[in-house]
Amino acid sequence: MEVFKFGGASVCDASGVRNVGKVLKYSTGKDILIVVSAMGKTTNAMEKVVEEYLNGSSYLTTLAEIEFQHQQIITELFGSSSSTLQQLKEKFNLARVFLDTNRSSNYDFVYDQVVSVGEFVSSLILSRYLDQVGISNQLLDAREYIKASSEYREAGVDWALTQERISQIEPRGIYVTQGFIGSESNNFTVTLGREGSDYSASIFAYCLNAMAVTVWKDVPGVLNADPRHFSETQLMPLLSYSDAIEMAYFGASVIHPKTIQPLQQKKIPFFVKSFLEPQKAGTKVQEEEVLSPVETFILKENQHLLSLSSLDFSFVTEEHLSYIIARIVFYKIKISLIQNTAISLQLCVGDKYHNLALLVEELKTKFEVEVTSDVQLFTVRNYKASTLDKYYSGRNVLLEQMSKRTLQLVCKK
Ligand SMILES: Nc1ncnc2c1ncn2[C@@H]1O[C@H](COP(=O)(O)OP(=O)(O)O)[C@@H](O)[C@H]1O
Ligand SMILES: N[C@@H](CC(=O)OP(=O)(O)O)C(=O)O
Repeated sequence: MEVFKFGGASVCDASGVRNVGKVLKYSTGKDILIVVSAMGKTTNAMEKVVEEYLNGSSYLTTLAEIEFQHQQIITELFGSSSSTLQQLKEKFNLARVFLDTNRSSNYDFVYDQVVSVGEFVSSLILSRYLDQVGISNQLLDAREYIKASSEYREAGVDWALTQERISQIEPRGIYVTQGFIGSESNNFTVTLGREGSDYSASIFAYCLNAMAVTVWKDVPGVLNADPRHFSETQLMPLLSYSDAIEMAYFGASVIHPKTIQPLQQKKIPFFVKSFLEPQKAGTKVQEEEVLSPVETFILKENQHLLSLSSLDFSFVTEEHLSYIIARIVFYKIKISLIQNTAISLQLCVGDKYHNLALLVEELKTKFEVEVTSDVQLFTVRNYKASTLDKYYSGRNVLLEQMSKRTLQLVCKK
């Protein structure tokens, strides 16, 4: 089997859904499990529903707007008397009933039960559309296959149970399932972290021993820089797993950071291709190292620079470091760069869960703490020592770090 993943950008409207049919025509005869994300920016819109619900404002209007957008796509694809409209209504009604009867104020739990509707309706629409164009397929509920911990919004995969479930899938034909979601031991829905559908594709591929995974994107493949921020970019036709995992870790959002590891374990080739030019080769990520590595630029936005120093000019010791790291882990803050001197520690961090203020308050009881927010981490892989100046030019650099292959600059925007 092969695994294909179509993200929100590829199925943002009716023509996007039709295009998936066209992409599949290049793979006629293959057995494929398709993982699909919510359409366009649906997940952001569903997040708004959760916010409104939990802060007591009227969420029903926002939910109805999201339902209406999907109704329009269904009507465009199948006509106004399609039975898919009824199925759509049922999915949204389930969300309404949940919100109406729910008594939990646990944000993360409510989030996962509600936001996942986006993936349920996109997979329903895609599956029905493929049927309509003669690509017969089976729609699977990913929650029956991906079993995970109950850490809502960032659930950890239970690999043994997931393997057992996915092994039951007959490796023949075409399947459509949801990215981003799974279920915990009580069968409540969990999500695997924002942009987690690439990771879902990788989980299915690992457990199916798939021959390959292809993620279909709005770019020709992995480029040496994000085209949203850099004007001259270059396609990287071949990448090693280690290059890809480093790029994803440093912030190249074209690949979700958790995607590569399971594939590397089973040496499953990973392709990033354009859903607009499906005939083109795109990027292949493989085991073998790639010679003549290209200069690569990666920007990680929404970072914070934490500068800690001892209150009494004493050393920042290993005991201090272990305490600080433990508190960072507790608050689910992600470190993207770390640097220390005898009496200070600098950390560039991401604060997805908005816990930084709590951490800083705690650390201030033991250290002097300075926070600079709204910084970006600029990483250059395979930098050229002869042209270092150009990387610094126009940047307000607060902290720098250099290894043999990688230059990193924390910059104030
Ligand atoms: N090095 C890179 N190469 C290609 N695209 C990149 C890179 N870094 C960031 N991107 C961004 O990744 C986007 C595609 O990934 P993503 O938005 O996650 O797709 P989807 O959600 O549809 O799966 C591109 O539109 C591009 O702006
Ligand atoms: N819909 C989810 C999961 C996902 O991976 O989406 P996308 O493939 O569009 O990045 C999100 O937006 O986070």
